[in-house]
Amino acid sequence: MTPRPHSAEPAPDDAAAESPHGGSLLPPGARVFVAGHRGLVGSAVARRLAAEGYEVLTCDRTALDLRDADRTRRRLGELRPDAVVLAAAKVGGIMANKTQPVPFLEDNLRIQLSVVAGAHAAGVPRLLFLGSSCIYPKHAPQPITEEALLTGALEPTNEPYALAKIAGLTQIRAYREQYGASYISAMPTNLYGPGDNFDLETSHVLPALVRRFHEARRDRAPRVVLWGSGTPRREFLHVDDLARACLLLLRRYDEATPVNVGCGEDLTIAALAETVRDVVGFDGDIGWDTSRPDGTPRKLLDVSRLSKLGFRPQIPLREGIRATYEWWLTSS
Ligand SMILES: NC(=O)C1=CN([C@@H]2O[C@H](COP(=O)(O)OP(=O)(O)OC[C@H]3O[C@@H](n4cnc5c(N)ncnc54)[C@H](OP(=O)(O)O)[C@@H]3O)[C@@H](O)[C@H]2O)C=CC1
Ligand SMILES: C[C@H]1O[C@H](OP(=O)(O)OP(=O)(O)OC[C@H]2O[C@@H](n3cnc4c(=O)[nH]c(N)nc43)[C@H](O)[C@@H]2O)[C@@H](O)[C@@H](O)C1=O
Repeated sequence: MTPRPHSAEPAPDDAAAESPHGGSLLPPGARVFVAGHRGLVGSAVARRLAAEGYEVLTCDRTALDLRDADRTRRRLGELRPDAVVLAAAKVGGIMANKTQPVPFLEDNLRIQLSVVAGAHAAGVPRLLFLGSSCIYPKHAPQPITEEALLTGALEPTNEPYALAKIAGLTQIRAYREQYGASYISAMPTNLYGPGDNFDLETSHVLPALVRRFHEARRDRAPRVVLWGSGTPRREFLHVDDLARACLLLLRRYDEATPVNVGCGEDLTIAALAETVRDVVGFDGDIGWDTSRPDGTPRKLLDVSRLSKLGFRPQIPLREGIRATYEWWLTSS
């Protein structure tokens, strides 16, 4: 993998777009409701918003289940935020998707229907919906452009989740067309960072590898067995880079087309495993359990649309993995 030069400093466009309160679509000091504020994405977006002087509004899941449309609508009517970031969802890795198709479909549909309709009923002028790169066809030409949507069969292991996400971006488009709502969608690639899920059965691959290699080193195990063949390719973006992209989109983007969010480079799961093994310091062997699914062979996003808005990723993968490992060690 030839590392793409990550801008050490934000590019001029980035600086203009990302300078605090730059842009007119998210006014200075705006009050932003972050749905899913305790999650990987929601917590990163909340951190970034606060750092740039916005007021972050949240509601714990114990106080408000966002699948409850009536209570969600009432709460948003009480809060009347200037914007909503919809980062609440039923989320998980390939095995969670494969073994829990019902909540991956139903919970995500319910949350999306509640929050988007509730925001509109409350007169919220701005909303950003987080979809996922899994919305694209299993064998879409790479890198995948936003135009590839619905041009082919989906990856079976996460079809319920993907269809829920496609319904979400369709809902956003419908509110734009029927009501002129300034609501937008982002389609992030695989994400990682502080606040990730490290449960070995339900997590995504990167945190799972960090934990597996850490525990193998701790236990002096001779070998770590990973899932699948190791040949699929994945793109990984640190969640703090995603949060910067979310603010850029909230400030500068107002079109129906979803915007891909990624770093523009991918690697095999085997190469990722070598990197994580090295960062964690495990010196044993790596094996592969091909009874576990590989999933989509590749899903590298075309990020031209986002790049034109001035976004540049800033956290290189190896550095991001090391920082995530250190975060997990201090938080677990
Ligand atoms: N992680 C990734 O690699 C990627 C994620 N995305 C998208 O980003 C968004 C956030 O994902 P991520 O942060 O990783 O997921 P997490 O699981 O880390 O966070 C999801 C959040 O949603 C909350 N939530 C779930 N169900 C409900 C509910 N019924 N009512 C209220 N809150 C609820 C959770 O609350 P609690 O913690 O209390 O359970 C949690 O805070 C999702 O839309 C996902 O599809 C897109 C591409 C890649
Ligand atoms: C973000 C994205 O995330 C999911 O799609 P995914 O990227 O396929 O999921 P994943 O991160 O779990 O796996 C990536 C690859 O990694 C291999 N792999 C090896 N060893 C482990 C392992 O120990 N755990 C996991 N989870 N995977 C492993 C695994 O076999 C597969 O080949 C969906 O939610 C999808 O809907 C979505 O949006």
